[in-house]
Amino acid sequence: MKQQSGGTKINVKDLDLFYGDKQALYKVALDIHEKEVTALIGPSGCGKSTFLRSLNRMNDLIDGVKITGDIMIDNENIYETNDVIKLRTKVGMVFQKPNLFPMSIYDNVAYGPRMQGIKSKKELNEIVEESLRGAAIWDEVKDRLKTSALGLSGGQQQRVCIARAIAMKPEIILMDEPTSALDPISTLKVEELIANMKKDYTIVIVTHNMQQAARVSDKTAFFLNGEIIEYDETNNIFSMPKDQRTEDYVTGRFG
Ligand SMILES: Nc1ncnc2c1ncn2[C@@H]1O[C@H](COP(=O)(O)OP(=O)(O)OP(=O)(O)O)[C@@H](O)[C@H]1O
Repeated sequence: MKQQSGGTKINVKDLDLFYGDKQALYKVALDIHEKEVTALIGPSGCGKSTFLRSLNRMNDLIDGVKITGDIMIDNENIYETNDVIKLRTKVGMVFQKPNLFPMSIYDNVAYGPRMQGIKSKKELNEIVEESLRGAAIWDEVKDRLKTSALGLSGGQQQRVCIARAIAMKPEIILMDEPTSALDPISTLKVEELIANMKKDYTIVIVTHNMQQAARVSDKTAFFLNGEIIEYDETNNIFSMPKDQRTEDYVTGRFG
């Protein structure tokens, strides 16, 4: 059941995460609100990606990872479900570098729905068009859907990656530095897209780019050494942070 906009979508409590003996997250607690963009910022190695990957259990794929604490999505503990495929359908992901398959644009976007068993050409056509429109790339690719996706520019490829995520009909989309490999114009396009997407999705984005966090997000969490130091409305984090360490980071004194 979908919750009201602004309600808690993801509730994290007491999250500790270890890679072998090395602890990467310490008692992380966070409420992520539905249909908002939440940015995760902080210096390199502070645990942002680790935290992001915990939200759809991508860390399960890494040997020696131990996780304690609770992550509830729509009031269900995601570490208590056996259906990780369903979880990853609900919680999609877009990576730092576009990672399209060496196949056509159409086949890239139709890949997930086909894996889910959708065979009807009409239905697949609809999903592909809807997803590419949702990722603001339809007009640029509609006449070349059957050509290789790898022939697109990096910025176009990243929007096709977003379309591929949308095609799975997720409720939450995790983005790990989605524009770090893009030029400024493509970055702006992806940022506009993110701002538009939040009417339909709950978005969590890791970014090193402070202006980007300020431009696209509603809430911002500042991570340092595996802990959340401060979490608030993005405006407050950037204009009147409560913690000196947040202020030092957002004003560029370290990181
Ligand atoms: N697969 C792994 N195995 C062991 N240690 C890891 C692994 N992935 C991350 N770490 C360690 O966990 C800590 C947090 O890393 P993480 O990648 O989450 O930080 P980050 O804030 O996302 O950094 P960056 O901004 O550089 O991407 C770091 O000390 C890192 O070396």
